[in-house]
Amino acid sequence: MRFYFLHRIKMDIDTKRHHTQAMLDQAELLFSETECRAALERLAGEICADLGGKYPLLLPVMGGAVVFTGQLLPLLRFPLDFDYVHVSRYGDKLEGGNFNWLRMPEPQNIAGRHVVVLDDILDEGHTMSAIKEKLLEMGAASCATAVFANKLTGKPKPIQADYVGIDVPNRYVFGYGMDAAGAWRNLGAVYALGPT
Ligand SMILES: O=P(O)(O)OC[C@H]1O[C@H](OP(=O)(O)OP(=O)(O)O)[C@H](O)[C@@H]1O
Ligand SMILES: Nc1nc2[nH]cnc2c(=O)[nH]1
Repeated sequence: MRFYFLHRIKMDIDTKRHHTQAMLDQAELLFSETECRAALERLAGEICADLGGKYPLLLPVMGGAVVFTGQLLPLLRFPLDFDYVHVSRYGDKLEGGNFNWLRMPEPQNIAGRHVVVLDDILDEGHTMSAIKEKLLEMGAASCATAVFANKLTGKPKPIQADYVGIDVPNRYVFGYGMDAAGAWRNLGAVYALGPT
């Protein structure tokens, strides 16, 4: 019985690995690693120029912001503090739903601070807008927003990011921290999902 279950789990994981690889094989490369690096360096320069003297508190939105944040932090050569927000409204799905608030910093760590929220992508803008609203309610002195990718949805958004790395077309994109059905956050380039 035990052997049957282990065998079954291995088959499921093998199937998932094949599907995940097929997603990348059928995807379209939008921004190469070199292009992502150039966008990141430009964005980092803008943040340094604007916020370098403000001792800001950086707040990545987990988990999508993990690559953007990890690559950006060493380029910010000024004093800063670091904490994180964890919220999700897509999960493994291609369309957003209700917010699942998993973590916000303590209000006493926000009050009076110049906060910079970092996220992988601004799509419809609901996530960033809700986070900014909460942080200002918690007493942040200011709240700047930085996203690696801004999706050109062609529709009005409740918020525009102050700092943007790349503009992406109105397609489901992944890589550079952004997931495809939960996978491929580890890619250093940005892809658009192919036909499913
Ligand atoms: O502008 P919006 O339409 O609100 O979408 C943007 C949000 O969607 C993704 O998060 P997701 O909910 O997928 O969680 P994740 O960080 O775990 O990927 C992404 O990381 C942003 O936080
Ligand atoms: N991975 C990923 N997450 C998103 N969240 C909102 N839009 C997107 C998208 O295009 N890709």
